[in-house]
Amino acid sequence: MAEKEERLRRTMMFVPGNNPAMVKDAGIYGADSIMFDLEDAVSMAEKDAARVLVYEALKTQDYGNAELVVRINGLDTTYYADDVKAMVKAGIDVIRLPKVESADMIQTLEKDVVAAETEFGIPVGTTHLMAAIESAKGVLNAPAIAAASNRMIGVALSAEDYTTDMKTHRYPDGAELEFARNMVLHAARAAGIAAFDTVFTNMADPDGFYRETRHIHQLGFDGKSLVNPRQIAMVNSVYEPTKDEVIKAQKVIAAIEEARIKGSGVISMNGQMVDRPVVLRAQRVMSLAKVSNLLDEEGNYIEK
Ligand SMILES: CC(C)(COP(=O)(O)OP(=O)(O)OC[C@H]1O[C@@H](n2cnc3c(N)ncnc32)[C@H](O)[C@@H]1OP(=O)(O)O)[C@@H](O)C(=O)NCCC(=O)NCCSC(=O)C[C@@](O)(CC(=O)O)C(=O)O
Ligand SMILES: [Mg+2]
Repeated sequence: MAEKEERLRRTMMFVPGNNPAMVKDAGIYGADSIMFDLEDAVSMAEKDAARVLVYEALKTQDYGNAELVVRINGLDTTYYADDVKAMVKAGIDVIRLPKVESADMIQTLEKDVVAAETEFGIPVGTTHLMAAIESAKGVLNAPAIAAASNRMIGVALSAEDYTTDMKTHRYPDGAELEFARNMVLHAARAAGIAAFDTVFTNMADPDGFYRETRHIHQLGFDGKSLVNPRQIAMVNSVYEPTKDEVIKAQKVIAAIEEARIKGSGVISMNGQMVDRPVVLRAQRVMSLAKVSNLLDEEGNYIEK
């Protein structure tokens, strides 16, 4: 049986919720996920106005196929309850809770989301959740957080707050993030959800951004949180499969199908064993190739 095609989440772009022009145009850049921010990009004085602006945009703007996410204010703030209600009522796809340190925090959010879905006549279970992990405590509890609810679609590392909590700051080689990256990634994989790497905030250092993106791609992250539309193309280029990878993936899928018809789940292809994990990797390559517009209608690689 064919595996269910996974949703690609290479790029999750923060859009300050208090900026009408950015909120309105957020859909034109091609981010896989658009994340409206009601938290740290928005000053206290603008919290209510930002919530109204994002609510209206969700009701009236067409953001195409992008997944729509909102980063609400934290559980310990006076804005949290209004944020949850307004975003659920607007029909947001995913609520991202910042500064998550325990599974209890996700369970509290889930309870409040259920109440809002019920109040606004939205089918219970519609609104998905994700957690931003921004502290040592959050990193150590990442496995429980990732598994806290079956509404969870992902966990994200938030390195700006995390490095502050760790009494360090961000360095070009990223050594200060390796433990947290591996914890968040393993927590996500163990729970069967997506893992998002952190934002890279130095717009003047595209080489550093490229190096970091290659590194987190190698580790296995699904993608990154972004702060600027110029970062989208670079992430996509790192995640785009090469021609050789696409052709090999096609051969693997064809070969395993042939083996399946003959009643076998494992075959040898050019001396290399091909079994289920190899096939799953090949299917992921093909998903990425499709979304990267590398395939024609027959599914063949398009020469550039
Ligand atoms: C960085 C910069 C100021 C650069 O400005 P610049 O002016 O140089 O940008 P340009 O490239 O010149 O813009 C060209 C065109 O794109 C438009 N445009 C730009 N950015 C856009 C965008 N984001 N969305 C839609 N549109 C956009 C712009 O309007 C213009 O449109 P137009 O005039 O029509 O040509 C700007 O990007 C920006 O404000 N970014 C968002 C910052 C933000 O949200 N921070 C909070 C989240 S992090 C955090 O909180 C830490 C964290 O919590 C994270 C975690 O948890 O993961 C942790 O702890 O780590
Ligand atoms: Mg933060």
